Parts: sequence; C-alpha cells; structure tokens
Amino acid sequence: MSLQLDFRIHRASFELNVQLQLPNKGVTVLFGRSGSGKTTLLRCIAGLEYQADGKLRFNNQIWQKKTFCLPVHQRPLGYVFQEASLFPHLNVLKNMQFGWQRVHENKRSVQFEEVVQLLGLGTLLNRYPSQLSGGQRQRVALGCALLTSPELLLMDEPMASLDSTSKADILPFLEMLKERLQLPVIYVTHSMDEVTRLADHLVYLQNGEVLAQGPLQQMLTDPDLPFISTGQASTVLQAQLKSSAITEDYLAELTVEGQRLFISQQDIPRNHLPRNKQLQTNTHLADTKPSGDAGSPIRVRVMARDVVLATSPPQQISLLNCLQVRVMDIRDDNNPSQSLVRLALGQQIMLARISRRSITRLGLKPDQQVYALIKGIALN
Ligand SMILES: Nc1ncnc2c1ncn2[C@@H]1O[C@H](COP(=O)(O)OP(=O)(O)OP(=O)(O)O)[C@@H](O)[C@H]1O
Repeated sequence: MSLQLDFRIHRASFELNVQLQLPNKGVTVLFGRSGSGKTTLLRCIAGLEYQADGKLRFNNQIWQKKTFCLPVHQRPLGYVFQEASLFPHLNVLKNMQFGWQRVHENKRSVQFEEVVQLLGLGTLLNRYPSQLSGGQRQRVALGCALLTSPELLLMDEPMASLDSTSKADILPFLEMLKERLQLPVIYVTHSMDEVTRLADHLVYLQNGEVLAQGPLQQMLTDPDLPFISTGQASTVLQAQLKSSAITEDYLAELTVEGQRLFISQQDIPRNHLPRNKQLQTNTHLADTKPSGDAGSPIRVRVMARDVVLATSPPQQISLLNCLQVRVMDIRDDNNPSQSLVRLALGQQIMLARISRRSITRLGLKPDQQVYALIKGIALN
C-alpha cells in the first residue's frame, strides 16, 4: 500500500525528473529550496500538470500511465492551497456542506460534526469568509477538503501566507488531524518548524530531482544532507508521556529510550494531557475534543545548539535533563570554532553543536559514553 510515482516534465528553464515510492500513512513533507519543484510535483500527483509524462499508482489504483490519465475530479484527494479558496457568498457552514453533499452517504469516511469539532469551527459556522482571519480561513479550507472524504490529502504551503500567531494557532490542529484521522498527507513547505512538528517522512528536492528521502530523524541527522549544517540543526526524539506525568510545578515527564526527559507542560499538545490538566493550557483549542492519551508518542525537537556534553553526570546543576548517550561521530562544522557531534540515544540519534575547544578538552572520541544535558525549556 503506497503511492508510487515516476514523473518527468521539461520546461524551458526547469526539468522535473522524480521517481518515488511514498508510504501510504502519516505526513510526507516535500522540502527544498524555492524553485526545486515541490509544487510542480504536488500538481502532478493531483493530475493538474497536463505536460507531465509518467506513471502514478495510488494503492491499487492507477491514476496515470502512458495512455491514461485519471481526471482530477475522479481522484479521491483533497487539495489545500497557500490561499484558502472559499466561496465568498456562502457562510462557513454552506462552504463546508458544498463538498460534503456531493459525496454519497455510503462513501463518507468522516462525519460532518467530527470535522467541525476537530478543527474548532463550531463558533464560526455562520460567518462569511470575509469575516475570518487568515488562520480561520485555512481551517475552513482544510475542513472543506476533509469533508470530501479524500483518501489522500495534498497541502501546498498551507501556512505560507499566515503571520506567526496564526501559524501557531493552526499547527496544533494539523497535529491533531494527523493523529485522529488515518489519512496520508503530502505537505509542501520550506519551514523547518513545520517539518519538525508534522513530518514523518521527508523528501528533499533539489533542481527537480530527489536528493534524498527517508524517515524524519534519519534525514535530519544525515551527514550528507544540508540539514545538519544549518544554525537550525535539530533532531526530533520520539518520546512517550508517562500516565502520571504532570508534576505540581507544571512539568511533563516523558520517557525516551527508557530515560527520563522533562519538558514544560505547556509544550505538550493539549490532546495528550490528562483530562484534568487540559484547560490550563492552549485555551484556543477549547472547543475541540481531547483524547487525553497518556503513554502515546510525543515528538520532542532538540536543537543541536541547546545540547551540552559532559563526561560524568554533573551534580548541583540547574539543567533538568541528563541523558546517557554514545558518541557516534564528530564532524567539523561550517563555523570553524564549532563541531557537530552525532549521539546515539538507544535506537535514536541526537545532535550536539559544541566548540572544538571542548572536544579537545574533554577528549571526546567515537564510541565514548557521555551525558547530554538539555534545559527543559529548550525542548518543544
Ligand atoms: N506554469 C509554469 N510554466 C513555466 N515554468 C513554471 C511554471 N510553474 C512553475 N514553473 C517553474 O518551475 C520551477 C519549479 O517551480 P515550483 O513552483 O514547482 O517550485 P517550488 O519548489 O514549489 O518553489 P516555491 O517554494 O518557491 O513555491 C521553477 O523554476 C518555476 O519557475
């Protein structure tokens, strides 16, 4: 079960040549610089690029081959664009009913009320698009796409036109959507924040070709890819929230590879918090239904620059998190005073950016057991 594609497009100043097999679950992010071909590839999948030569198979359905191209409207997909495209003369309810009513009852994979609740749209149903903020419009556009009961959701930089407050508003909804609906999503962005919050699988496009693809953590820590050499170098740890996790001082206790990790309660997605703690945080999600699944996986982004290394566990120190890790390798950084250390934490990989002087002073070497110290407030 997957999406298999093989596309070529020749334009005067651009060529796309992409062969991919993508997982049919979770969020696949198409990442790359401006002009690398992300939108073009998404449009090929939707059937909107009429010059595209190639093949496309979604699960057991052939959407395109040499002699055949399934028309766009017959592909079971939803498409969310950079700018929400809503009917201006219809209120939110009618906009959402438009696609919903066109799907036969037997073919509906979501309930109308479920989508309204999931996206927190209950209080907006009587408003017209002109009376909505950019983030609210995008939530409605997403709702409209979901109500067509798609088997695949395509999202092209859905937050690119939003300010940072609206982005922060909408990201938790996307996280919840990903968790609640078993709907594969292909998502275009060049925001590392969105990548680390949403991606399960990452495809790195460069000049119309796939430079690399793979699971998120593997891609973010791959020494041959540009991610580790940026100032934003980070990794995403897969952790679990303990069931009695929220402490009296508003920290959440997680476990990662059998070790304890504390982060601020406010950085836990609201739907992961035990129910009695849910109203204390993220109040903009108040009209969505929480799941409260303690023990469910939580991703924690750790920036390489926020990790301190020690050869013995420090005493009397304010840092909350001290993880036992093994040095995998040490590489020169773009900044000549710095080194980038890859660390094995059980089956997972972390990054630390520390000075070359500290590497020498501590005598750090591959395979050495060390302690990675991270401030709780540096994690989210
Ligand atoms: N309709 C078109 N006709 C001709 N060239 C096009 C057309 N659409 C896009 N291009 C070119 O194709 C290349 C890939 O464009 P595309 O929009 O897919 O890139 P992108 O990675 O999505 O970029 P961005 O991140 O800026 O949105 C670019 O060089 C662009 O100028």
